Amino acid sequence: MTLTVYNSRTRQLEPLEPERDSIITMYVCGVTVYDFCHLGHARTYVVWDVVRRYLEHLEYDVHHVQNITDIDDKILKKAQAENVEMGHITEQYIKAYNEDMTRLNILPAQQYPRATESISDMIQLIQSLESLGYAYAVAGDVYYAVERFPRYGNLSHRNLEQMQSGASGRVDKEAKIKRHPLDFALWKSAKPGEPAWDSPWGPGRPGWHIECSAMVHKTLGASIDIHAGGSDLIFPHHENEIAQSEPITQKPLARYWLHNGFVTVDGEKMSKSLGNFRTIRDVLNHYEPMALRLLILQSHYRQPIECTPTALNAAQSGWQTLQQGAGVYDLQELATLNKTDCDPEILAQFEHGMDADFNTPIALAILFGLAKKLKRIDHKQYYSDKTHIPEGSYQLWQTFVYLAQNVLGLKFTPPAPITATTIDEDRATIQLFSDEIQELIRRRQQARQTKNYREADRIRQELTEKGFQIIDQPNGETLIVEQTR
Ligand SMILES: Nc1ncnc2c1ncn2[C@@H]1O[C@H](COP(=O)(O)OP(=O)(O)OP(=O)(O)O)[C@@H](O)[C@H]1O
Ligand SMILES: [Zn+2]
Repeated sequence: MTLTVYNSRTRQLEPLEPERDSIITMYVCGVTVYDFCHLGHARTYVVWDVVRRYLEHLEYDVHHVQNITDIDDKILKKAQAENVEMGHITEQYIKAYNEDMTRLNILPAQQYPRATESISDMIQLIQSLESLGYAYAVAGDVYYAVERFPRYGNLSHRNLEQMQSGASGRVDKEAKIKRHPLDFALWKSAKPGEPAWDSPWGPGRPGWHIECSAMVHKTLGASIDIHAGGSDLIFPHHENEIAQSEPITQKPLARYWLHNGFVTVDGEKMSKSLGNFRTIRDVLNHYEPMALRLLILQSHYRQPIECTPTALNAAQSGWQTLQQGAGVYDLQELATLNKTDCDPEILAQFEHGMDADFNTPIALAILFGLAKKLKRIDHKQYYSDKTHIPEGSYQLWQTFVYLAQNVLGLKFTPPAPITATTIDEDRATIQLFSDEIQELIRRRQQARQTKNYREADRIRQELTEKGFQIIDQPNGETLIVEQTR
């Protein structure tokens, strides 16, 4: 089976056929940096991360670019409210964005172009549109003339009349100067005190939509394979991007337009402006990052999801099941896993699911099936003596860990090890454990000192049953690993 994707432009599932055989160019619309990211952003970027990982699993070389909108009305408003420079706000929230994404194990894009660093590209594009008659300047502002572009509305499957009647009730401050109510700003003249850049139309700043058209061209070229983002971007943002690019390049801006569904709250889009949001960092104070990632991937990316406490709790326990299946103690071994290590039949089932427009719920159902089998293996024994995993199960384990971790980005972590040297020398460490465990550790240490290895082994077994793995290291130290799951 070949990979099929749902293209918003045709509203159909289509086989993904990139322009070049082995390369896929992919542009994802990035965040406007004026606040902490919420669960809607987490969903969007986890979804496109899995798409990228799966394409890489299929051995495409993915050129992934994601912009940063660091000039915008909302940013300016926040900077004014806090009486700081705009750059102060943007740097703060870019840093926060990166921290959140790292915790969610999202692979960084190859490039993060910033709007403020691409102003000259935008000016050039606006000039080209103006010279071809697609744009007009009015007193320092420049607008796009939607009536000039007959395909305007093709992506969102609406025509100008429908859109106009939908918009007719709106009071539009710019209505008097615009030739058509749906014309949108490419360049906005500067208001006093606002950051501004010189341009042929006087000092000002770019509109939001032109930013992505210019940055796609600049980083990936005139026509790309995949353009992605949340479904709120279909109209007007992506519609406008097409209108700004295609008259100039005479090529489709993107061959495939992919959009993810919303994180909703009582059926409404979670958003900063509605005030119904929960930040990623707040959620990660209570749940493991991979539980949130799992929750997102348990629904198909185009469906809406609600991240209720019940759903988050269920995901947390689902994540524990997967962790138990992996039984991870040796991170080094995980790093070397590869698709050639996988069981071919399970791999084929997994790919069959993912090939159907990235059906992660099917992929996860396969992984949960594997986790249930693998949970029965004594992973702790395996850690100290690799022969304990039976031949057949070892490949299941490799398949499971590779698909979960490398393709779905569900990163396994070993339980935090607590190192104790000797009981007497490092009482503070031992005191981290309950009295009962401290007593067992002490008795085992005494047994070893009197060379009563049988008794020492018996106590080790008792500790193992209580969830503590005892590893005597060659240098004489003892590593105590608490089994937290
Ligand atoms: N509730 C949500 N569910 C899914 N994706 C979302 C949600 N909210 C925003 N996104 C997506 O996050 C990406 C970054 O969006 P952006 O920073 O412009 O946020 P936004 O849409 O302005 O957020 P807000 O509506 O909260 O102000 C876009 O692709 C957008 O579609
Ligand atoms: Zn964009």
